[in-house]
Amino acid sequence: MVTETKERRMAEADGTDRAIGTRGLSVDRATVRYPGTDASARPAVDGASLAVDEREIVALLGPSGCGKSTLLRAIAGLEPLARGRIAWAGEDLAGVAPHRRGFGLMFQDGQLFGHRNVGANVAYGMESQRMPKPERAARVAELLELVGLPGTEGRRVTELSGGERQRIALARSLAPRPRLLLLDEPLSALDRELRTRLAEDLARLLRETGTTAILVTHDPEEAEAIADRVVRMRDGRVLAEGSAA
Ligand SMILES: Nc1ncnc2c1ncn2[C@@H]1O[C@H](COP(=O)(O)OP(=O)(O)OP(=O)(O)O)[C@@H](O)[C@H]1O
Repeated sequence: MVTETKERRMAEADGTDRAIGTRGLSVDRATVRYPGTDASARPAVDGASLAVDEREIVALLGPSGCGKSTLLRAIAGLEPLARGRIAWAGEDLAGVAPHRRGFGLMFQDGQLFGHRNVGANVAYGMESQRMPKPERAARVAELLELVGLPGTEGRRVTELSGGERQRIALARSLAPRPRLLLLDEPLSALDRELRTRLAEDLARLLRETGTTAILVTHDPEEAEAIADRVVRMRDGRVLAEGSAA
């Protein structure tokens, strides 16, 4: 289709230009190919370009299998690039280990630690930051308040509902003050009603905390409810960009 080709060309030019910036995240023509896949097949991420400004919330929207999660994992440092460049504030992140990037991650199923109580789960990301214990406890309390579950430090995570678990997972990922929060379908496991409510809370929380974030979703309503800008992906590439409104 003529319009699609034109749209793609414009989006790519746009992405490439924006990626030169020295603030926030820039992904410049990134390609990720999973080991063992046919060399002649299209890579999971195929020359994707994307720029996210500081404090901006961007939704990555697209059909199943288009490469959203893979791009997010590459940004986190969990998948190596075959080609291209990912940088934060102009600094190339190639060779920077995932835990040294200062990025937070949150997944669909929360992945809470079953053997830790709520407080210890929220404290987890701060343990490597050598924060004094009282300060850490205060930060845990602050985060639990923020996600609407104050005073639940001592509760077992196995006793939480699905929605409560995702709130705790969000508190845990926000606690170390990540410079970029990567959210992979954080609400997909929840039922419709709860998802709508949590989407509103998530949008408010990210703004209140001034968090820069990328949200992966296949739900256009969720993307618009949470993000400042919606970026579409297809066949491993970033397509047109536009404001959520
Ligand atoms: N570990 C893996 N090894 C090989 N191929 C993979 C692996 N993970 C994903 N893929 C393939 O890479 C492509 C992109 O997958 P990815 O999970 O990034 O897409 P997605 O847009 O996040 O999809 P979904 O919305 O279904 O999660 C798909 O073709 C998928 O089959």
